[in-house]
Amino acid sequence: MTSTLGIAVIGTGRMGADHVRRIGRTVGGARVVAVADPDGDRVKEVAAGLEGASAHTDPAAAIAAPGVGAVLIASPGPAHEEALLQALARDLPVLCEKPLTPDPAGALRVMEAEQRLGRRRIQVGFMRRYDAEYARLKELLDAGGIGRPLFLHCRHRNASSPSFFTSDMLISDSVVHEVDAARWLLGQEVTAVSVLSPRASSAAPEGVQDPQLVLLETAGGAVVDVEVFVNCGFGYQVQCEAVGEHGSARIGDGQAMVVQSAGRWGGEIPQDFTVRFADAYDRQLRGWVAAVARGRVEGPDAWDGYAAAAVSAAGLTARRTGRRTPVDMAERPPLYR
Ligand SMILES: NC(=O)c1ccc[n+]([C@@H]2O[C@H](COP(=O)([O-])OP(=O)(O)OC[C@H]3O[C@@H](n4cnc5c(N)ncnc54)[C@H](O)[C@@H]3O)[C@@H](O)[C@H]2O)c1
Ligand SMILES: O[C@H]1[C@H](O)[C@@H](O)[C@H](O)[C@@H](O)[C@H]1O
Repeated sequence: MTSTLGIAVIGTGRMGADHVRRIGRTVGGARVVAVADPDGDRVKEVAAGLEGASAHTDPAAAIAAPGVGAVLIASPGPAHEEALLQALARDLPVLCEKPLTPDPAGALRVMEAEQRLGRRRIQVGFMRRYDAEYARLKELLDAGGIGRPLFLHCRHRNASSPSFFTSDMLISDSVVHEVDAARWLLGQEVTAVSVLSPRASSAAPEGVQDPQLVLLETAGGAVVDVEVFVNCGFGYQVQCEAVGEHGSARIGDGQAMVVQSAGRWGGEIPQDFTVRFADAYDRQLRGWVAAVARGRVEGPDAWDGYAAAAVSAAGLTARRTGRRTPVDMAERPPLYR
């Protein structure tokens, strides 16, 4: 007989509430048994839609609630470390939204705690790895379909940024996706970062440097450029073109349906990530639940989270100093090889 996995969801904002809906509707074998958010009204509202789930303002209480067999962390990045350490202290499997932690020091502490358990417990929510278009691009590159990759040209645009978004978060919260995608697609670590900042868009909130152009150099000699523009106004766009020695391949044009009518042609641009990456979030969650049922945790690991945080840290220095900044990366522990 298979048992249902009881999940505690920590943070019930945009992403946490979306994951709660997803677990209820599209993921079999699991249910939410506890939710936590310091915003008491919000957490009660989310719990009200769930049968038998307890609502907490203290994440530790939700993690310790009866029936919890796994933890999904969707609080803001700076709160991840504390919740991760609490989940690890109970030896629970975790799906932690990106970034694992915004800073490499926090990620190292989390990896140390996981290594003490001697087995993987953490999956990081780098959901692009579960997107069908990214998966096809990865397959093509792995098969040598366009030869040795030379460039990835990436665009990461959000219609608008939340009120709490800072200039640093364009790198540590947004470009962190491209950092992980580049490491995964190319199978190479990022070794140095440069950042160029054009005059800020007049749509950017006061004091926020938006957009930015982030350049990543990799150990295998590829160069990745990322335009990050989180107040572009027109929609959510995540594009990636790989250029290799024998060809190029591009994803993210979103041209599933092109309508021709009244002398014009065109399509739709999704307005946010919950639409563009809906299938990827589903596959990510289903994969996590299925692996946990087999006693395993798979997918992007804490090392991937750490590596992304180390690259983000170099990116923040590069932006502040205007200088190309080498990435300072620890040695990869055996658990993550
Ligand atoms: N994978 C993706 O595409 C994607 C998309 C959006 C957000 N995210 C990530 O999800 C996380 C949440 O982002 P969001 O957009 O939902 O933010 P949000 O602000 O909408 O929600 C965050 C929630 O966490 C709560 N919170 C604050 N401190 C907390 C703490 N210590 N413990 C528990 N809850 C706490 C807040 O009250 C809020 O309800 C972030 O890590 C973000 O980077 C990922
Ligand atoms: O937290 C969100 C999320 O990770 C989105 O996928 C990304 O496009 C946004 O820029 C970021 O702020």
